[in-house]
Amino acid sequence: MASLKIHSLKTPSLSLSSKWNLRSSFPGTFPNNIRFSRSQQQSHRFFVVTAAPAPGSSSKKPIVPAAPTSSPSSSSSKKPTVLVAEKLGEAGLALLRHHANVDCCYNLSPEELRIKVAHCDALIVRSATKVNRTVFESSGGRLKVIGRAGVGIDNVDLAAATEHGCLVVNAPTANTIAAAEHGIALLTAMARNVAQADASMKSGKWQRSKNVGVSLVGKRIAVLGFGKVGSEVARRAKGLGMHVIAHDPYAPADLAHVIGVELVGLKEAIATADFISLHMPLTPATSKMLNAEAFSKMKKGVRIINVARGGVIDEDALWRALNGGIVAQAALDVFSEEPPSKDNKLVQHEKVTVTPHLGASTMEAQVGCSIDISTFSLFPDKVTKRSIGMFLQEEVAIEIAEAVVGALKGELAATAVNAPMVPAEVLNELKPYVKLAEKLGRLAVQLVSGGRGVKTVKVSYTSSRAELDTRLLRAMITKGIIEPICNVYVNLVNADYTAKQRGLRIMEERIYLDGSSESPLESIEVQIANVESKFASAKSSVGEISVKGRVKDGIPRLTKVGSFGVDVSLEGSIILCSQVDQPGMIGKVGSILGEENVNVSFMSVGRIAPRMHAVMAIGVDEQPRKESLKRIGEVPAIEELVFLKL
Ligand SMILES: NC(=O)C1=CN([C@@H]2O[C@H](COP(=O)(O)OP(=O)(O)OC[C@H]3O[C@@H](n4cnc5c(N)ncnc54)[C@H](O)[C@@H]3O)[C@@H](O)[C@H]2O)C=CC1
Ligand SMILES: O=C(O)C(=O)COP(=O)(O)O
Repeated sequence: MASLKIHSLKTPSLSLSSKWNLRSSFPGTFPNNIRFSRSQQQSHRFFVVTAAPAPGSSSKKPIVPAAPTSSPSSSSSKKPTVLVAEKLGEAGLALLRHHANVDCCYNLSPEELRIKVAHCDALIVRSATKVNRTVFESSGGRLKVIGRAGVGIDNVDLAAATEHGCLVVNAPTANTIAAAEHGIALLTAMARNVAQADASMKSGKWQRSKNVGVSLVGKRIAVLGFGKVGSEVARRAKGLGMHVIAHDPYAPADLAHVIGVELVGLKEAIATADFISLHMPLTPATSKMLNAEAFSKMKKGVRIINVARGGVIDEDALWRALNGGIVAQAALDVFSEEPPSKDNKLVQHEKVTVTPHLGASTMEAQVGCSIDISTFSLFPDKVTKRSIGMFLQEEVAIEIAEAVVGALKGELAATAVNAPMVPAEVLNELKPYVKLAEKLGRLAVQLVSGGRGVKTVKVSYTSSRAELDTRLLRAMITKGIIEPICNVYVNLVNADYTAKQRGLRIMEERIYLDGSSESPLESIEVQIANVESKFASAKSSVGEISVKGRVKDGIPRLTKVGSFGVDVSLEGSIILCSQVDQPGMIGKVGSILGEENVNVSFMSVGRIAPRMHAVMAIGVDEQPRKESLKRIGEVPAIEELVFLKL
């Protein structure tokens, strides 16, 4: 008989549940004029999953404390702490307070922020707070969610967040209209010298001829970045009688078509426009996109509006273009450094109209209101589902609080920036497979006893679906494999990064099945190559540890260990025994467990041929004592035995 080794590993669990309804969860919290329009009305809302460690898994920081029960006044010490570092609307704060200890602390210095984050589970910022690598390092692993109460996340170091397993969520829709309206406000104010005339009158002058403006009707405006804000600017510019063109390499042509905008290349956009309005994010690719070369190709007398980010313009080049007569005027809401210095030469330039990053700052965007679109006459025949969503303004504070609380509860976090986003309906369907994936990873790694370390994992997905998004599944297999062997917390955010860091290569393979594609997956198989196993029968014919499972009636099940077919539910814990197949084995093992007061939930025997080698999988509710397992191992036909905690 092979020597008996008993292995037991304590593991965290994955928690998933459906999205909660804010208003019904917190009756009376929100004024009736606040609508949760996106979550209730848009079928295409995206969610991501974050996983919560099980209570008591002390080696990993529990980022998701138990959700409050019925009473919001339950012990504050059990609540997570959310640091709100910039001003946030009251309704958002009220929502946060139901779930967290909320620490509103504005105008923190970088040093103060670093000290504070060590005591916080989540941090909410707007555009003024720089959430750089040192912030994550200072948090000591506690910070698990960054909420950006707005769109642009260029003030958050996403790579550092991902490396630290910190989910970044933003509020991508609530300030769209505000930003678009501010773009139009700057366009019209600049064209008619409103700011200059106002300043001149206030200094006691009456200068009419000096402030003659230009008309907009019939002029060509190039919208660079045809996303949420850009497309709303385009609609409004069309309403002003302008000829609108747009450049955006990733924009959907159908939206441009619906609005009546022509999508053109960058060269054409900047060479032919009378006005250029910027609406792209600040990324390495868009940084200083309007530089000296770009200005040199523009039409003489062009006017520039920037409500996006200061960094998309080379500000020195703009200053020279203004002085050289290429650019007639500029209207800037954003600057590469905010606030800019008092003597900033663009701020002081007489041809430049400036505002202090006011794009998102309307009562409606920040404090919230609802708009009755039946009174809205703008393009009534062309209002798309997307634009309806825009007009129903959800305030930024609610949008971000909802996302942060969701992420902290370990449920579904909306609007993740550094994790794969999966449509809600796809996620619902994948839930049991996500659980299966994690459990198979956890099982497989517990079967490893040595060798050259877990370096290569092959995952085979058998499915009859042509399209299968495996990112969630891969992340959960990675979680299942890494967490039992390393002291790290793995979630959807950092799974790929953590695997790479540890030299773990996950190779994925799709096996196409003919037949009905009703369920997304027929089975998942996880194989670990080049390792020794503490349970030799778990090795397949090619020498890899192999476990396979499927979902039946919504429950994940183990269907194969090595070459042996079994069928056990992946719940509780499992004892795997390899044995010589003979009568009475189930009874013998079952009665030992019964005598030891261990409840058996199921048993399944897989064998190659009658009376040959077989594998018995026994599901148990309680962890058996070492002595109980020893007694099973002493049954003469049992060759090896392993206890696996799921
Ligand atoms: N001034 C303010 O207070 C506010 C500023 N913003 C800024 O406005 C910008 C746009 O915001 P949203 O429309 O909500 O974002 P969005 O993500 O909906 O749209 C951005 C668009 O830019 C496009 N894009 C990316 N790279 C590009 C490139 N190289 N050339 C042309 N287009 C490119 C994308 O395809 C996308 O369609 C962001 O920079 C955001 O931070 C947003 C709200 C308020
Ligand atoms: O949402 C954005 O991208 C903005 O620029 C708005 O910034 P704010 O939240 O007003 O500091």
